[in-house]
Amino acid sequence: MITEERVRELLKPVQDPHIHKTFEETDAIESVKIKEDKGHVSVKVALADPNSGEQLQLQQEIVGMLKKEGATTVGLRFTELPEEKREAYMSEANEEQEANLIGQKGTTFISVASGKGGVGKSTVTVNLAIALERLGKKVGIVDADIYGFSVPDMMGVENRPQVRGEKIIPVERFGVQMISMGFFVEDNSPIIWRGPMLGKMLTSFFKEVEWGDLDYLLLDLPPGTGDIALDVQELLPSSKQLIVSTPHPTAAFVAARAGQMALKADHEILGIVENMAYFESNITGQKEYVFGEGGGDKLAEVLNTDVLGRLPLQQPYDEEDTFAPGVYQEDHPTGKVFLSIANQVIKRAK
Ligand SMILES: Nc1ncnc2c1ncn2[C@@H]1O[C@H](COP(=O)(O)OP(=O)(O)OP(=O)(O)O)[C@@H](O)[C@H]1O
Repeated sequence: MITEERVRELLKPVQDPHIHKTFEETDAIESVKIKEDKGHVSVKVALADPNSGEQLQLQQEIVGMLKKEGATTVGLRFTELPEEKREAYMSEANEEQEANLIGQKGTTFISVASGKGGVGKSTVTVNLAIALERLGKKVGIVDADIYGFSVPDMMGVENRPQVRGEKIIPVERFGVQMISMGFFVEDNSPIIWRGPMLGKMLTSFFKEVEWGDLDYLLLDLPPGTGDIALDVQELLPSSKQLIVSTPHPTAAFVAARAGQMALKADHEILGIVENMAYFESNITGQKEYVFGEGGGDKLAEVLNTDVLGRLPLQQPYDEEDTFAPGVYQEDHPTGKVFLSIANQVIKRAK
């Protein structure tokens, strides 16, 4: 008949399905009891999540192993690992999963969100990415704004990504790697995005795109606080999030909801960027607060963070000031604000 030692030995390499650690590593076997006369073995195992679908498969695996070694019947009970241990293993497993997503550790995910559309989220994503690159960082952008796909246009990108073997090669512009959902949509035709399809597309952006060694991967999120925005927030790896808003108090109020949604989906708020904060007259140099004032500060207060920069209303974009339709030169006043935001992001996103 099988002995207690043999049961413990046999179960050592079995993996906890949620944290990818062996029973030996987590010290999962809580007790083993053998009734020799009846050939009955009962085992108590502690798991990170004992109430999941994977449990059934694990149960079959363990019962099979023990019966093969001579047990007539097997009683198996799953309990939960102690809270502290569980949380430590879970967060380790999450970190590993995220690192694996783009094949390396050390990449910081920065998502850019807004409560409303058209407030300048893509402008901020693109210019912040380029400012980080100007500061010597290796940067990528995922344009996940499924309503807009404006990043390629803004960066003046006309070519499409190449495919090499199983991998997609991102498009490079101004030293920044970029991939857009728009590259994979035929003729700008409308698509009904649902959870599974969104998830598949986003996952392939992390797994199948040859990003190389990135310091930062910026994610341009869909605007708003509706289902799609929430889906994307939840499907993303946990990130540091910038919220873009205009200074109008109502816009800031809506942006606060986007911030709350981000916190719920396990993202950390990095700061606020106030766009179209003021208009500066070329003639008098005077500032006019055409969209109101104070929205960014209020938003920062509600989300317990800071305003990292205020961008003026620029109308129209002057070709001398910008390389591509939406990219500011380094010495342009707005280009300088982006450098300052990038410096703060580097400090905060450690
Ligand atoms: N500070 C600014 N001054 C003038 N125009 C701006 C400013 N910021 C953004 N814009 C213009 O406003 C429009 C919307 O900007 P952008 O696409 O960056 O916003 P968005 O929030 O990403 O929009 P969407 O919700 O469509 O994704 C663009 O045409 C952009 O060039």
